[in-house]
Amino acid sequence: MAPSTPIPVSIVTGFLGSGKTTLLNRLLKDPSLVDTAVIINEFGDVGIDHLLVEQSNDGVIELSDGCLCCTIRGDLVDTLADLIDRLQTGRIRALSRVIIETTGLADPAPVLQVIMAQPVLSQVYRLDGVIVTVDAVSGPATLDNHEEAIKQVAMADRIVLTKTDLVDRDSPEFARFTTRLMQLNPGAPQVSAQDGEGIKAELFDCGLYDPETKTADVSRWLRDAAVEEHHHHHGHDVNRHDSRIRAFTLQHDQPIDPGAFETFVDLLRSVQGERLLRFKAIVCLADNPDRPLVVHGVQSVFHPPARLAAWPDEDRRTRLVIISRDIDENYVRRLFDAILDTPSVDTPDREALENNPLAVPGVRMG
Ligand SMILES: Nc1nc2c(ncn2[C@@H]2O[C@H](COP(=O)(O)OP(=O)(O)OP(=O)(O)O)[C@@H](O)[C@H]2O)c(=O)[nH]1
Repeated sequence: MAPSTPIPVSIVTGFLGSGKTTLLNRLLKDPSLVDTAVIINEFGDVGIDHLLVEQSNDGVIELSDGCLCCTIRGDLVDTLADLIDRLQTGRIRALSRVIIETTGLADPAPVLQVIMAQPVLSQVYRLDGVIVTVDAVSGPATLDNHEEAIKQVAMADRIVLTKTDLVDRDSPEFARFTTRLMQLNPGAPQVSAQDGEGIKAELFDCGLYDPETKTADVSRWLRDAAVEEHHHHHGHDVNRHDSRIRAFTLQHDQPIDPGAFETFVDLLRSVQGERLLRFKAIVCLADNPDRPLVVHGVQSVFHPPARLAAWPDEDRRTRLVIISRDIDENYVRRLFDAILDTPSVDTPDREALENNPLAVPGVRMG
């Protein structure tokens, strides 16, 4: 039998040496995280404090043979399934949360996809959020030199600045760095690892489900207001890698035909595939406008769409947040307009699109 409420899974990502393990060790001292299982991938060293491993005994699982998210992807699935098995057979007392620490060079996307799209796992677990650690000292250079570090930042729901004790937080360099992070990911709040007690509340429960109220907290999850506010704030001197990343929102006031929306999502994922870093949406569909559809995808893998029981507040607009790499935002906007049959210059209508999806100007092949 599955647990009655899905178990939240947080993914901690961040470049080599950026402070993932240090952050985890601090977080896990919080008494409310006692029934947390940590899935960690370390070569050799035990990264998590020894004390903690002893305390939690069965609750901490370390994988030690290969990269968590690529070479041993099957093992992550097995490990998550095994945790549930242990819970059900009483070999672990409780399981209130899972934290997966990825290796520093890892692409977080496959890990997210495991949680979202493995049919069995996606019923038992829910993705809470992706937390990325960025080093305030070497972070700027890391972003300049490593595109995977940029991708980790762009995909995150929360950004943790580490080693802020080693920099002057009032300096222009620090301000430039935090601005750069905001431009890469305007929807992700930034917190400093130095900020102490409050940090846990900032980092967890950023998923759609609010355990306090047992309802959906759409604006906390979608963060569309923040993305909208900072849209187009890329400075002139942005690094060319940074400029590949775009975060933007789409909105629509009227209920949308379910088939049209499906076509839109299908086209986006099939044509843009891995360039679609995150896709989050709450959608008012014409067949049942009172029960919004929630859609969440990472690259071409999407969580099975779910209907909320009701809209959480008066705002019943369809809202989408897209974080993309190398996708022309205007292409997506034109596609959305075409699908909704909103007239727009030089854009084929929906029927034409369904016959020939490549008819949208600006589409890139390959
Ligand atoms: N001064 C300071 N040092 C820190 C902070 N966070 C981490 N460190 C140090 O930075 C080094 C790397 O930290 P880790 O937590 O091991 O980083 P990691 O991301 O887990 O490293 P990998 O697993 O190797 O990718 C360690 O020596 C930490 O003590 C911080 O906030 N301030």
